[in-house]
Amino acid sequence: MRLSELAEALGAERIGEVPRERVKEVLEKYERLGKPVIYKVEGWEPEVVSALYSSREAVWKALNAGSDEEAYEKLLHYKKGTMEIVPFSYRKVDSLDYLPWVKFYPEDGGAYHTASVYVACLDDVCNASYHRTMYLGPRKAALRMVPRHLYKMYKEALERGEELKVAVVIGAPSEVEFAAALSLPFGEFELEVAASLAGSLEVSKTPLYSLPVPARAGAVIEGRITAERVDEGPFVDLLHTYDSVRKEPVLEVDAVYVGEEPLHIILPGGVEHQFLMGYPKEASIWDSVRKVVPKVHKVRLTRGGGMWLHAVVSVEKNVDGDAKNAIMAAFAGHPSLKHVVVVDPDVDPDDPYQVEWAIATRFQAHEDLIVIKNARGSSLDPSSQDGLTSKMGLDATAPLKSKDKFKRVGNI
Ligand SMILES: C/C(=C\C(=O)O)CCOP(=O)(O)O
Ligand SMILES: [Mn+2]
Repeated sequence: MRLSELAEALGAERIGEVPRERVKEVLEKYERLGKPVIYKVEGWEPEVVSALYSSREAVWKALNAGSDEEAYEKLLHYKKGTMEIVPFSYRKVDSLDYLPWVKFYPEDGGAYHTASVYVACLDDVCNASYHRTMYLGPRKAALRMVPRHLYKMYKEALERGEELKVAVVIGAPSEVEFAAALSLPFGEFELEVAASLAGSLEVSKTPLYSLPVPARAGAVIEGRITAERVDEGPFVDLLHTYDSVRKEPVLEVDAVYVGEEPLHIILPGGVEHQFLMGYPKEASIWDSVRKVVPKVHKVRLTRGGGMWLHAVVSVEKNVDGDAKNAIMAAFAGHPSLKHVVVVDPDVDPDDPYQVEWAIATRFQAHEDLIVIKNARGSSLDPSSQDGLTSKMGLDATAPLKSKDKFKRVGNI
């Protein structure tokens, strides 16, 4: 769905101009309200939308689904959809300076674009993935590149003595934004998955490098990722800590275009950021756990864990050992997961009090705790050491044979 269309369907509020230094505060407000906001950053022409995916219902709408199960199924069992090639209809502008760049937190390394989806093709493989983009000048930016698909293509290009040509899309249709957040196998093109989520997707080839991009987005930047590396960061990530400064590659910009759609700015560490990154992982945990227990009721990656490190899963058991298997399956479903609590169906993972109550009344550390030392941790976790972490699973389910003793009475 085009972002303007989605924003309207979600009852977006249009608020006029926002001074650059107030953007963070405004985005926080609209995320709290759970409602998209359309605005201009004072001094810049393009319209911006934010707080789009700030509720579970908004995520369903973005994925054309009516429930978590339906949305999870869509993300898990995509087919390659049809990409309909249409002429490139964006308007060329002078430079990156046409776009508003926002510095969100005082110690951020610079002003950023956060919803920037990089499309690259090398040989017959195309890829689309998120990389935050830090402004360096009218024709120069830096991007954070974790060692995944784009990095693999970049390394390959450099080994051939080439730079990696990319098209950076800001304000892409919602299905593209979610598809770009998936961890697909290398070689599967996220735009084809987006086409499947959407039914079909209009795609245009960029003028300079003929890279496939959604036909309707806020902006498209054509450029090359070069061998030059610069300091990128600090930058507040999903966990609301400053991600460290790293030497990251430079994007040399060759052309900037704008479309009819608004740009998208995602508040770092905000609800929208957490949903975009975390929701596909909920789907993956759900899929993994449902293979080892009779029924998974709910999977929730929780807010305090950045929708990345902490999960609560409610399950039905056949035998008591099922909950321990559910813990292992949850870790398999999301390799960055650090702590997981498994609860019975009468405990709502959306209610932190109920979850705590289950730990208080149904959990004994000497027999219900699983600790795994020195596993691969999330690069975002400042407490992990050399990328290694301890993982912990809590079986907070009641023993099957003595249900009555563990019945919750009244409201917590
Ligand atoms: C979700 C990530 C970054 C962000 O959105 O801030 C990437 C973290 O990846 P790990 O595999 O957990 O290191
Ligand atoms: Mn990929």
